[in-house]
This record gives sequence, C-alpha cells and structure tokens, in this order.
Amino acid sequence: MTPIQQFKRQLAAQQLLDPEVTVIVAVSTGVDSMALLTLLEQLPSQQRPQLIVAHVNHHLRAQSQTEAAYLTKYCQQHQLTLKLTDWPVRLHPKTGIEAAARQFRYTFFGQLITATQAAAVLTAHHANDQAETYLMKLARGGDLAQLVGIQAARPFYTGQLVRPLLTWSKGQLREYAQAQGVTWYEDATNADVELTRNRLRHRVVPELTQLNPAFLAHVASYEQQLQQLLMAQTEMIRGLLPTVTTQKKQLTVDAWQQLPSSWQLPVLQAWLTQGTDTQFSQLKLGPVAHWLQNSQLPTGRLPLNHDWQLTKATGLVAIQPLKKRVKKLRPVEKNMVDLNQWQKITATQVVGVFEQAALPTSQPFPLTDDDWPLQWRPWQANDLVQLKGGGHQKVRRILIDQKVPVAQRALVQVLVNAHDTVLWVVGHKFSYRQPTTATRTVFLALKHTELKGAHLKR
Ligand SMILES: Nc1ncnc2c1ncn2[C@@H]1O[C@H](COP(=O)(O)OP(=O)(O)OP(=O)(O)O)[C@@H](O)[C@H]1O
Repeated sequence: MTPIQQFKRQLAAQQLLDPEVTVIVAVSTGVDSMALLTLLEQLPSQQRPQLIVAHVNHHLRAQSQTEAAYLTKYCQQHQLTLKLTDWPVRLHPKTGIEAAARQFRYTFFGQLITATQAAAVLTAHHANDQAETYLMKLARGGDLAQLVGIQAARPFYTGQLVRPLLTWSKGQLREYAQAQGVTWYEDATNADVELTRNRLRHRVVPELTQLNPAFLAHVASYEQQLQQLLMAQTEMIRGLLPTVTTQKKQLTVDAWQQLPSSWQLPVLQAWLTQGTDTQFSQLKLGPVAHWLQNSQLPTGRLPLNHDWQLTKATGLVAIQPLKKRVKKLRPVEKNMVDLNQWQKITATQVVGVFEQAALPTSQPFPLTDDDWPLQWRPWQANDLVQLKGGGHQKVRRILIDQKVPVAQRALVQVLVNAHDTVLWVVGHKFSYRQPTTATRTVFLALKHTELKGAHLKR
C-alpha cells in the first residue's frame, strides 16, 4: 500500500472521506501540517471533506507573524476557510511554555470543533513523533497501558482527534512537500524542544533507524499490537468483573482469588478505577492484593489514598470514601450571569453571555424568557445535557469521555437556567436546543486568562 493509500485508509476508517463532512486541519505552517493540508486538498472532490484550517499564532518568536500572514494568504488563494487565533504574550507563563502553548492550542481546537460541529480535528503527527513518544515512555516507565503512544483517533470534545499521518515518516512528509512545491516554515523552536525529546529526535531515533531502516514501521506495528492487546484485556476484564463482585459492587475475595493469578491485578485495578474514578497503577497494587489475600486479617480497613479506603468483612471488600469529601460539604456557589459582561469563573476561564458574538468561537444559543436568570455553578453528579437526538448525557460521562483528568473535573463549571437545567458544560459541551419563534439567540463565549503548565494527553 502506498503512503497516500494509507493516508486515505486512515481517513476512511473515521468516515472522513466524505464531502458532506467538515474537518478542522491544525496547521502550524511546518512541513508536516503543510503536507497534511496539501494531501487533503488533493483528494478527489467526491472524497474530500470540507476543510477548515485552524492556526494558533503563539507569538513565541518574530517568525510567528510571518507564518500567520503566509497561511492567511495561502488560504485566500486556495479558497480555504481559516480560523486563526492569537496567544498574546501577556498570557504566556514564565515556565512550562511548551505545555501551556499546547493547552491553549487544544482548547482552541476544542472550541472550534464544538462551534462548527466539525467531525474531527486533524493534526500532522507522524511516525517519528510516535517513536519519540514511545521511547520517552519506555525510559520513564509505568503500566503497560501507559505505553500506548499517539492514538490514530480518539474522542475529542464533540468529535474526534485524528492523526492520519502516523504511518508517514518525517522524511516522507518532507519529500512529499518538496515534490508538491509546498512552502513551509522550519519551526525554530524545534531546535530547543525539551531536552529528552531533542536527544531522542536527533540522536536515538537516527541511530535506531540506522540499525534497522524499518525501525519506525516496527514502532507503528508495536503500537497497533499493544492497542489490540489492551482492547482484548479490557473486554476480558469486563467479562470477569461481574464474576468477582456483588450487586453492590463489593469484591468477593474468594472469587477474586480463584482467578488465574495473571488476571488478579488487572481485575483489581479495573474494580478500583471504576469504584473511585481514580487511576491506580498496577505497579502499586501489590500491597493491596497482599492485604486482600491475608487470611490473618479477615476484617479491617486499608487506606488507598487521601480520598478512598477499602473495608473488609465476611469475605467481602467495599470501596468507601475516606472522609466526607470537601466537594460534597461545600454549598454550591452560584454566580448570576451578567448579560454582555465577561465573568471570571475559574482561575483560567473567563466566560460571558452576549447579545452579539464576542469571539469568532462564540456559540449561538437559543433562550426563552423563561430561562432567565442564568447562573454559573460547579457541575454536580446528577447534571445532564440534552442531546440532539432527544436523549440526555451525564456531565460526568462527558468529562470521562473527554479524558478530563480527575483533579481537573472538580473545577468544571456549568451554565444553568432558572430551572437549574444545564445549558453549557463550560469548555466541554453545549446542551442541544432547537431554536423556535419564542427563542432569542445569545452567544456563549469562553476565553482563557492564565495558563498552567499542565501537559495535555496526546
Ligand atoms: N501553532 C499551531 N497551529 C495549529 N496547529 C498546530 C500548531 N502547532 C502544532 N499544531 C498541530 O499539532 C501538530 C503537532 O505539532 P507539535 O509536534 O509541534 O506539537 P507537540 O506539542 O509536540 O504535540 P502534541 O500537541 O501532541 O503534544 C502539528 O503537526 C499541527 O497539526
């Protein structure tokens, strides 16, 4: 299969080879994403999805302006819609700038996909990126599941995040771009990317490729095998869990002990993760398994972390909150919405309900008089959003699906109407509303103030 056929296959697998579908192409003006854009533009018209080009001008170096100007002109000439945003210097943190830039980028992509209802955001991650990620994780260590590299597709806000070039090497992308006469900008920051990645990029990957020219293809193959293995394991665990737990989700120690020993830790890990919404590394579960098996201690308690403990009695083990969690004790703080005013609702989010679109990414939203007053508040366990097809989805499920880290979930705010119905899970999902003659459109807008150096999940 030629690289172009592989590229098409990746798109077809996500149902994106379709002119009825809109995709957002993340273009940095580097060779990888310019090649991606060109590949998409060259698809036959009966297969080519509608393209929206997204670019973040990070204002990290003088060249940023030139790149944004080049892309603006390119999109005009190629009749492509461009969504460009700035990351102003005043918002740059003093440390962790790469991670903060990445967070800003993905938040922007998330807002765009939500606002445009596009099916996917495409980025130009390639086989060399994959190999570097792999080697970094190998060096760092952890559970096998954490070795999973850059995923070809994963849920992202209201659509998918798709990387259709993971089978292409950097060299192939460069050759393709050259052959197509594409202009691109070398990323000057690539020279000083974080030390570990830099060493891998410039020393380790070339060495390994010299050792075996098929090295990158082998990494891609391992990645696929690992994904399949983990999927098989997940399915197996799904089948095993009900055989070792009661209806009240307690673990039956005897049944668990009768599992083949190689399944005990994975099943224990899945049970704990489900019961606490917290990831536990298998590497740290040895003592827990030992405590479960210890027949000298038929009853007792074992703290798992600050929030959770296990209690054991009559051969059954239950997961219990260690103390009443602050979240539950605190009365829910609500903030009244001030129409046409920006309001700071978290340390990093400024939001507003406007009569006119305050930002290009503002979301039009139909409201009736009955909805007022609107309020901002933290999300709660029973909050739901309305879906287009008529159903509902739990806010909790949305945050899990969007892989919002547990620690950040508590910070998520929602916009509610006078009846406490959720209209917007800020930064994550809008509730569906059909406009009618009784509704008036307002625009919901979100911008970020200060950014932390958190490393986003790939
Ligand atoms: N300024 C930008 N504007 C739009 N898209 C971008 C920008 N920077 C990067 N991208 C997109 O992200 C892809 C990966 O870029 P890069 O390798 O620089 O990011 P990374 O931070 O290392 O990766 P990740 O975002 O997965 O952590 C690019 O090929 C491009 O599709």
